Amino acid sequence: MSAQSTVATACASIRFAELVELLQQVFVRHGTSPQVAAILAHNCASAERDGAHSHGIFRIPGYLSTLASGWVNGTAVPSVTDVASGFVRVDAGNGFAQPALAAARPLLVEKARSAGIALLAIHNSHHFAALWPDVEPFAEDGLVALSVVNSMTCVVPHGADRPLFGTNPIAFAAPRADGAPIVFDLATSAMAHGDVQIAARKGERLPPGMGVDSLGQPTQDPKAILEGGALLPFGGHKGSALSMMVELLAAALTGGNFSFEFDWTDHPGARTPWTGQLLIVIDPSKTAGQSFAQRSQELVRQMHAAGLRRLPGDRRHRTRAKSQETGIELDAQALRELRALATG
Ligand SMILES: NC(=O)C1=CN([C@@H]2O[C@H](COP(=O)(O)OP(=O)(O)OC[C@H]3O[C@@H](n4cnc5c(N)ncnc54)[C@H](OP(=O)(O)O)[C@@H]3O)[C@@H](O)[C@H]2O)C=CC1
Ligand SMILES: O=C(O)C1=NCCCC1
Repeated sequence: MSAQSTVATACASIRFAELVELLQQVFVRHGTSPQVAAILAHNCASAERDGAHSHGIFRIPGYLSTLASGWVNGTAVPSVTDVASGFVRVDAGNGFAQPALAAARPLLVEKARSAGIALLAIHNSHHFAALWPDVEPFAEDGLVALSVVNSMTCVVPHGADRPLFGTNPIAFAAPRADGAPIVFDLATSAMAHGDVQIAARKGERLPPGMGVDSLGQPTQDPKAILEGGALLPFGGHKGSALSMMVELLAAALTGGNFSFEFDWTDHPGARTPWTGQLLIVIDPSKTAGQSFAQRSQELVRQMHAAGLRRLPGDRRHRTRAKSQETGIELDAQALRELRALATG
């Protein structure tokens, strides 16, 4: 898909199931196994359906150029190890992180339900997607889930002179009694790298405080950030500390690469960070007292009573509901290009 395809032209609409099928064909056509394709297609279509555009079909050219470069193994079969009572490890085999999570999920849930808590450490993996699809399904099953993943060097730690951290997101999901699970998913950088790329393509300026240029000077030009510059952590030293924590949990603890430890320059076209991911899953029915879902519902009620109009996840769920009603709106040219990729 060309860069121009993100500039709005005519709109087309597609049903979720049809988009999943189309993306599945695209992935298989470009070198993944059908199993990997099914998982990536569902993930990518879900992001598009929910309006998480920085990690929807915008990412397809990056997936495909990465596969073509030989950087990632699109047919990898993850290897799951039952390490201890509350500890599961997966070697993703230089494949994508989502199939590794899918392979380990049954054992992880079994352990969380029996011990009350379980940890999943994925290494040798590539995560190129939004993180909320990894945690939300646990909360839909009544569990609490927290996940972190590190990416690639493009963020200057607070007080440092050069980029070191990745954009390193943190996602959290918890069930509540009446309504969709409470979910948030945020980069620990001031902005996700994908959103900087989208702004650059649209020729938009960024708000102040997002990043610096190649000389370390503050800039609102997304191209200056992408071409030799860097992003900043959100919230100064606080976001920087969280990003450091993500490096420790997602890489040091799992056996994955730090964001600065891999070098894809010999793989032109490679875009996916080759790092690690950590998930912690808790069964809240093991906690004492009132039901957790009732307590989280009470928290939401009090937040609304305090004047809050938007919970994290509300915008996604509104967009999801609209997509389910009218279909997912895509740029018509982008859809034509996807169809061509599925066959050509
Ligand atoms: N794989 C990887 O290595 C990486 C992936 N990413 C992904 O990029 C995506 C975007 O990250 P980021 O730009 O930080 O996300 P945003 O800043 O857009 O949103 C972060 C969270 O805050 C919520 N939110 C946003 N605005 C408000 C508001 N005004 N009131 C209440 N809640 C709000 C969002 O909910 P809602 O969704 O409903 O708007 C979301 O849960 C994430 O999905 C992340 O996982 C980022 C970095 C690296
Ligand atoms: O948007 C981001 O930041 C990233 N998304 C996918 C993986 C690389 C970083």
